[in-house]
Amino acid sequence: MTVLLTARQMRDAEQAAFASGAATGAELMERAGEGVVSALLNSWGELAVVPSRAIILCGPGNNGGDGFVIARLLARRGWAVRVFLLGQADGLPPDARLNHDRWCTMGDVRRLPFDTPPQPEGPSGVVVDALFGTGLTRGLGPEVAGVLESLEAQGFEGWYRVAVDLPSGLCADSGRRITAEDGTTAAFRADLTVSFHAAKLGHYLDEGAEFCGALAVADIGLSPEATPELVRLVQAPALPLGKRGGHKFDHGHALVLSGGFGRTGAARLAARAALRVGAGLVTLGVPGAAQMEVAAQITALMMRRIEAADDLAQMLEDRRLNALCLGPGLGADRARELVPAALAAGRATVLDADALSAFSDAPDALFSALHPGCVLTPHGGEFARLFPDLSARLSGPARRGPAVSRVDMVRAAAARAGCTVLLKGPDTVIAAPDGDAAVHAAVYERATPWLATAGAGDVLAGLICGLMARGVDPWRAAQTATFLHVEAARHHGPGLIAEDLPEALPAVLRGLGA
Ligand SMILES: NC(=O)C1=CN([C@@H]2O[C@H](COP(=O)(O)OP(=O)(O)OC[C@H]3O[C@@H](n4cnc5c(N)ncnc54)[C@H](O)[C@@H]3O)[C@@H](O)[C@H]2O)[C@@H](O)CC1
Ligand SMILES: Nc1ncnc2c1ncn2[C@@H]1O[C@H](COP(=O)(O)OP(=O)(O)O)[C@@H](O)[C@H]1O
Ligand SMILES: [K+]
Repeated sequence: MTVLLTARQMRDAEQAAFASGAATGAELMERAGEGVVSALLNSWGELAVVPSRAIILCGPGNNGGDGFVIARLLARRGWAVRVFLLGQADGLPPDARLNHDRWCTMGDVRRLPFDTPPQPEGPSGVVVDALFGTGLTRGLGPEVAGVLESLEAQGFEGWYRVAVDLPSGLCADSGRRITAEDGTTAAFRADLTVSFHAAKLGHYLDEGAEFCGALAVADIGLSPEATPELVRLVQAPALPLGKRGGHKFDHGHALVLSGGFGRTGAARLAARAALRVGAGLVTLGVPGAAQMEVAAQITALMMRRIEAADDLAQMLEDRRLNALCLGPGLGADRARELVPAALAAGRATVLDADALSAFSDAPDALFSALHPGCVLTPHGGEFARLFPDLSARLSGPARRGPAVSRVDMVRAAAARAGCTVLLKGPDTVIAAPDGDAAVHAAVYERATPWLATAGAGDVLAGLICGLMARGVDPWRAAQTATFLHVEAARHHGPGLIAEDLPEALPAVLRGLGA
């Protein structure tokens, strides 16, 4: 299991190592510096062959201490290294001071802000940001912002930018830039970020990946900590996705409620995804006026007329209908009519799109009807309509580090709703009412910007519904569906439209051994 840590959890892991005698601070700092050097040599092979140049910006804490280790290790490899320190050596914490003093036997330390900004002095090299890491408590003030700006102004064409642990200015817990007192939000923009022990939430959430560039995590010999608050990074599903015999009814029967005439496409997309992901049967619940339209478009999918809440309640007397999806293209009036009847039936239920927005005037009425078998799949706008107070905490400036994160807010939303909540985006966050949380990141090597296409969300809702029809619980269904959704987008590649996603699933499932 890959976990994402907060700054506090990282400090706890470090303290546990000190307390058990497993490592000292100086040993961890040495390994951190070694980790950065080997990651940058691995990333850019030419730097491993011929000694190059480095400009290293060290901050007033232990992130700066890592910078002094890196300076020493690169200088030993024959690199030309220039080191700059923000603040006074006297103010450095003990391990950073030790490494400062060791570096001072090999080279000098100039002060920050620059008296004169350094010139590239060569066609290639590395600028290392060791200003702030997990200890960032406030935004980069004009002094540090000015340092970053003057480096940018020099161009440094052909040079690589490496952030130690985190790009300075970025919050470890939220991936948001911290806003300074003057309202600015400066941050180092890296090509490579090298973190230690485990990735932090901020590497994946919000603006994190954009500022980190690429991400490497160096092992510094800390043991994994198992605490209940840990957030996992969603990876390939552990559950068996293949069908192992049985009748079609053994694989569940999903019901997707469609909107009216001219608005049935979204529900058809969701239904097709539910069928492709392995639900035994999938039926579309369609109002009379749209039946001709739907009938002309479907083959393996089935259709039943559902006009009003009574029709739905009657249909759900058939216990074999075990998973529902409401929202895609449903329309607000139809959502207000059908959602209460659907929730009263107590089936595994996905609520998306209109099934969420229709309750923006009375979210509490929706929350009181939800049950643990439900999954809500809002995008940012729908989340703001149902949870305006939580959304506002994310949209305002983050003035202190660590800042409130999408994980904090989705956890709060899941607790309020009493069911699984999945907030969509390149950094999808999934939380369960008991506080479990997971991040699914379509960033770095799994980036799929072409998923930002109309109807992609409808397919995701259908995938969750189909998996729940197969008996997967809401928490695992939400994670597995999100993973399959992005894998389908990766398999297809650019040019993707929502219709392509269900069609890419067979290859994805085969690739996962289904
Ligand atoms: N926790 C661990 O297990 C390890 C930590 N290491 C390094 O230690 C770092 C954390 O060290 P620290 O806790 O000392 O924190 P940092 O070095 O990130 O920064 C803390 C210092 O910066 C000051 N500060 C914070 N925000 C500021 C701002 N906007 N402007 C000016 N000053 C600001 C603080 O007052 C404090 O003096 C990690 O990011 C990592 O690089 C590594 O050496 C390896 C092991
Ligand atoms: N830049 C992106 N990278 C990866 N996934 C994305 C990106 N933008 C959107 N997505 C995903 O695409 C889907 C879009 O859903 P949604 O916003 O509901 O759109 P729609 O209502 O048109 O279906 C979500 O699953 C979301 O996580
Ligand atoms: K840094």
